[in-house]
Amino acid sequence: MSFRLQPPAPARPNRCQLFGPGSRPALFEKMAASAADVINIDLEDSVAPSDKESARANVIAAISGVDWGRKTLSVRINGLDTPWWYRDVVDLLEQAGDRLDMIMIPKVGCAEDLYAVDALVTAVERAKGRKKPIAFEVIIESAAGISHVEAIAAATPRLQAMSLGAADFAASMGMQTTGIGGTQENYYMLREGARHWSDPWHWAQAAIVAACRTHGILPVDGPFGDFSDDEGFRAQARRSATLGMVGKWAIHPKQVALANEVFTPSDAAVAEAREILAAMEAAKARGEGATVYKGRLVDIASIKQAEVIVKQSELIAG
Ligand SMILES: CC(=O)SCCNC(=O)CCNC(=O)[C@H](O)C(C)(C)COP(=O)(O)OP(=O)(O)OC[C@H]1O[C@@H](n2cnc3c(N)ncnc32)[C@H](O)[C@@H]1OP(=O)(O)O
Ligand SMILES: O=CC(=O)O
Ligand SMILES: [Mg+2]
Repeated sequence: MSFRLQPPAPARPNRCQLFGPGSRPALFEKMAASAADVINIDLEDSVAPSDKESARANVIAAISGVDWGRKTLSVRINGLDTPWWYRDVVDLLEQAGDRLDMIMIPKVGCAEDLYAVDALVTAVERAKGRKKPIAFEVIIESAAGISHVEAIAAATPRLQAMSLGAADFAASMGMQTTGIGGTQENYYMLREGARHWSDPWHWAQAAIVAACRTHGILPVDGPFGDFSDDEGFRAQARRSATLGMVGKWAIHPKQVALANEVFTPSDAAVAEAREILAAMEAAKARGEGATVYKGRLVDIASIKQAEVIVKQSELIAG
């Protein structure tokens, strides 16, 4: 371990981020009533260019007009390659009120993208005397974004979360698929005539988790497009959770319960983690740094592993 300790990520539940288009205000109350920890109202790719202005107005009205409870409330602005993003930022910051917690910046390609948005946000906050600083979350969904992921993670203290956006990422990388996340039919190894499917998202996810953990940011898995495939969603989410991601997007309400299920440590996992902590307390009392639990080694590193699970469960329990 470096002498610089790993900073903790924001201590808030982020198991599921439910998305809905800003152009469908009829969905807002339903989103607010859902069991998602984070709400993402979209101004970007689920909103047609002709609806950008009206969607922005809908969202600004809904931020103070809808009871969002204790959810983290985030709005996805348009990308920096569009004519809409600066007006999204200025109008949201000037008109939306303090209930807005975060803005999500899509298609971030380098740290300077965040510097630019931070400069604009900071100026509006100062001009308006805004009390609560707006947090940022970003989507890594381009070749440039994944190439510069560590610098992006370090770019601004406003940054709280980083998601992998499988759809735009696949397009930017030139991947031969129209599937959004999950198993890709042609990504397999062949052994003795049998196909074994591998995970094309794994390396990008691992890079995101490492960048996030280095800088105290929440790593999140993005969309799984086939909302008819619950088992496919679960399998993708379980891989993400195992890699260290804290949650996953829902692009349909039926995915919320699936994400909450996977990213909430099970009672059995929490009980085992507590038993490991107790076993290590007993070992410490005996002057030992390592001991045997259920026939396997546990040592001081096992305390940190067990604490990850116990802390996750305590955070969710509130
Ligand atoms: C690649 C990316 O960028 S992903 C992020 C951007 N994309 C998005 O935000 C898309 C979010 N999802 C949606 O827009 C919609 O869920 C769609 C288009 C996928 C499907 O919409 P629908 O055809 O209306 O879905 P469906 O008929 O199955 O809806 C079932 C119920 O859930 C509601 N519902 C649908 N989507 C949502 C949502 N995102 N949030 C809350 N409730 C919703 C419907 O209103 C309906 O409610 P009802 O039973 O009271 O009538
Ligand atoms: O924005 C999300 C994506 O998958 O693209
Ligand atoms: Mg995208």
